[in-house]
Amino acid sequence: MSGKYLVTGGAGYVGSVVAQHLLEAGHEVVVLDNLSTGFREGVPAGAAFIEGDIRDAAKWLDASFDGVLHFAAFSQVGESVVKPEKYWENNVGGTMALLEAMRAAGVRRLVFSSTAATYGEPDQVPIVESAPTKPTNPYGASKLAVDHMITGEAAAHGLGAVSLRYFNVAGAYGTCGERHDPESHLIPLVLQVAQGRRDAISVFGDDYPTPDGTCVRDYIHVADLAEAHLLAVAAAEPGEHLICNLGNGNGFSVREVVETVRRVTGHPIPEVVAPRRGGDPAVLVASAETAREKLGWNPSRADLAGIVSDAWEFAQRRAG
Ligand SMILES: NC(=O)c1ccc[n+]([C@@H]2O[C@H](COP(=O)([O-])OP(=O)(O)OC[C@H]3O[C@@H](n4cnc5c(N)ncnc54)[C@H](O)[C@@H]3O)[C@@H](O)[C@H]2O)c1
Ligand SMILES: O=c1ccn([C@@H]2O[C@H](COP(=O)(O)OP(=O)(O)O[C@H]3O[C@H](CO)[C@H](O)[C@H](O)[C@H]3O)[C@@H](O)[C@H]2O)c(=O)[nH]1
Repeated sequence: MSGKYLVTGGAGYVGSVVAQHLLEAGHEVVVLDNLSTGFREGVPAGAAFIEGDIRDAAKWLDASFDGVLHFAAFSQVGESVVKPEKYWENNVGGTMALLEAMRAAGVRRLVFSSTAATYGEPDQVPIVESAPTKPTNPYGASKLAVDHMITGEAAAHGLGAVSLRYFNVAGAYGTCGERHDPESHLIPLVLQVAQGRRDAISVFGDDYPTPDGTCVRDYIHVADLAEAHLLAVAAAEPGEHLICNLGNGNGFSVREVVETVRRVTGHPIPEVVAPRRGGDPAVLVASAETAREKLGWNPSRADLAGIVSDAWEFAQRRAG
């Protein structure tokens, strides 16, 4: 059944891809984004656009909405370590205002972009949702605080919510792709080296307790992630807060990612070893069994070379 959804942060990377999937599934989409890190032209054609802040969501939310997909946040791990207040204010303060607006308007379904960063340095991999949550940076702590807020909102006020804990999102979908400015994520940065826009990729630390000494992450294609959001919106049950990890269960080191980019693009990628980046856990790999079981999610784009190839095509199109 088609519905009407508010997509906060829909001018950003993940939000724009999910908005596009919602439109393709026949839903009505209203994007609310203050363009702090997103781009007006990133909003998919066919979505209505409000340039505004989630703190003012009450101005636009009303009972005509079937639900909210909430992507709007700051999300740079390194920045959050040096400017934690920015993360508490926007991610936690902003979401508190959004939840109040939803409550007042009687909008009862929420899908929230949580993160693997809520777990911190895991005791065991793959990480299951019942693992201890000990974030190693303020970004992860702010997202964990929101997850707690949502649990309370569901229990006390009947919200039906799903938090999706993404691992490392990558790849592109149609005209929507990763475009942070300045870029801070590994794959688009390595692609910038391939394009000659950077001289080398800095490898942040090669003395981690991993096979090649560099950090290991679980890269998930943004289109697989988007499909999980559509399933989550349908699965949200009043009074319940479901938390699901989204990843492929495969870990790739920073060096393996760089090597994959070399193979996919055919360009040599010079590497420079740099100091560790504050707040980085050594290994983050997901168990996504809950998403498979409870949402019926079945990701189909797990191949790292395929993920990099889609990201490369998007980067080349933008550069051209
Ligand atoms: N990209 C990843 O690997 C990753 C991994 C885990 C979780 N996440 C989460 O997914 C979400 C989307 O990430 P992304 O990579 O697309 O980031 P992004 O920066 O591209 O998108 C975030 C969007 O939110 C908007 N925004 C921020 N604060 C706002 C506010 N107060 N009011 C209105 N709009 C606001 C920005 O302008 C931007 O368009 C974030 O919540 C992030 O924490 C991302
Ligand atoms: O120039 C760079 C950039 C990154 N890295 C390394 O590459 C890995 C991936 O870094 P990203 O910045 O691409 O991604 P993060 O793992 O820091 O964070 C992402 O994934 C996390 C969970 O895995 C959270 O979900 C978070 O929201 C999301 O941004 C990290 O070990 C990082 O230190 C480098 O070596 N050089």
